[in-house]
Amino acid sequence: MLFQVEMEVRLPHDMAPSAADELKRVERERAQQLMRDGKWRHLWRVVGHYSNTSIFDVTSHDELHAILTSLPLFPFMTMKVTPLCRHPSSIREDDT
Ligand SMILES: O=C(O)C[C@H]1C=CC(=O)O1
Repeated sequence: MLFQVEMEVRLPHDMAPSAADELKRVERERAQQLMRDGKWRHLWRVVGHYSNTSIFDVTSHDELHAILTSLPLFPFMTMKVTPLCRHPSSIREDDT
């Protein structure tokens, strides 16, 4: 099952820079592991925003929920989740 997930990050202004850097480091490690696992298919920065648009490939809503809520930055992100299905006009084989 494919989902588009839009994530916007808002770190507290009073968070120590070292704490923010560590959070971003562990988030990057987790995101890259999920990409290697094939769960986080695409990750794009939204120009001009501390936000991203991502595509997840998971087996259930529960799995996506577990992944998103386990992200180190989850407490500091707002998310919009959109379920996707194949477009009938698409010629891409990997759009399933
Ligand atoms: O920077 C972000 O968009 C938030 C988050 C998503 C992946 C990652 O490494 O950080």
